[in-house]
Amino acid sequence: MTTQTAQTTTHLPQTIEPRNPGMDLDLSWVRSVQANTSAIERRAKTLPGRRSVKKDYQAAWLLRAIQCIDLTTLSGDDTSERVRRLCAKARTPLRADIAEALGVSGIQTGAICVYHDMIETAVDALAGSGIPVAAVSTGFPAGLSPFHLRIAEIEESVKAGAAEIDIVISRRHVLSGDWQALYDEMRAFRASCGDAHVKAILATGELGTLRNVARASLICMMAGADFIKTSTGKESVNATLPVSLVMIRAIRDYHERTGYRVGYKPAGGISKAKDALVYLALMKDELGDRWLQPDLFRFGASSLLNDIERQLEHHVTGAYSAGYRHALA
Ligand SMILES: O=C[C@H](O)COP(=O)(O)O
Repeated sequence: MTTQTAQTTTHLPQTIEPRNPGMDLDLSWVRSVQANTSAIERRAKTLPGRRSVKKDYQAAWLLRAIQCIDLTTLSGDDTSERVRRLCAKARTPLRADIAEALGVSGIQTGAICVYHDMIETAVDALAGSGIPVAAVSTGFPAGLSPFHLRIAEIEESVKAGAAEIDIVISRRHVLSGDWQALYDEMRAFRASCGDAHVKAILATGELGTLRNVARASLICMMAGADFIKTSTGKESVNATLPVSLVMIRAIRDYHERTGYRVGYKPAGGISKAKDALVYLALMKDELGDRWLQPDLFRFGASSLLNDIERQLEHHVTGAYSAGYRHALA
């Protein structure tokens, strides 16, 4: 592989979507939501085998996947050292020789995602990079701490420098069909975030049905969520394709009715490059190219980047086509 294309960069256009302002809770809309489980599961089964991501373009799609990763560490044994190493990886996610062989520069991950205590370390380590710090708040992952403490946690995280807050909803509101309580909770979380963007984690593996997933998605968007996110990564079932189809279609529905674009973040257990390609193709199919930008799409993932880097290494050392650059246009 030569370095003929070394000037090519993959900086993204600086399009920042206006925040979703939310709207009054429309219960008739929420109650009319149906989810045809068997049709969704049939459709989800066809996704991994689809051919729209051609081999020549895979490198471009994987580069885009990197730009959409919320590079995450959410472990009880997190240390400043670990967070600093992760931030260095977020700034330079590809080994220099791989980036050079691909002819790209300036690639960065979408964000870093950490617990509250690690925000200041991450902000410091990312200074000047433009990479935002996302913090999980509101008693992550169960979201069962006293309400006023969850609100205070959001406010502390914003004060510490988090530009994005990943909140967890109270699953019991969904399981008991108390949509007003879910709306009020999300509205309060949203208000506490101030200027920070807010991602609503539904913990879909604990919501029981796909219809509940669809309804919770809509309510969080009505209450002003900028993103809806599948999972904390700590549930026994995390991001899946059927759940993603349901949430993505809820985003489409919300956009058609209100004109506001809400982002999507599948999270938990996404660790293979080929899975990332399936998710990107799904976003393109269902929502179009606009949702393939990091202000509207993120992977919540701790180990996906390692596999993508391995695949790109294989790509530049194996059969190669310069066709990848066209897919970045
Ligand atoms: O939000 C992100 C998830 O916690 C990451 O989950 P993962 O470690 O399975 O990639």
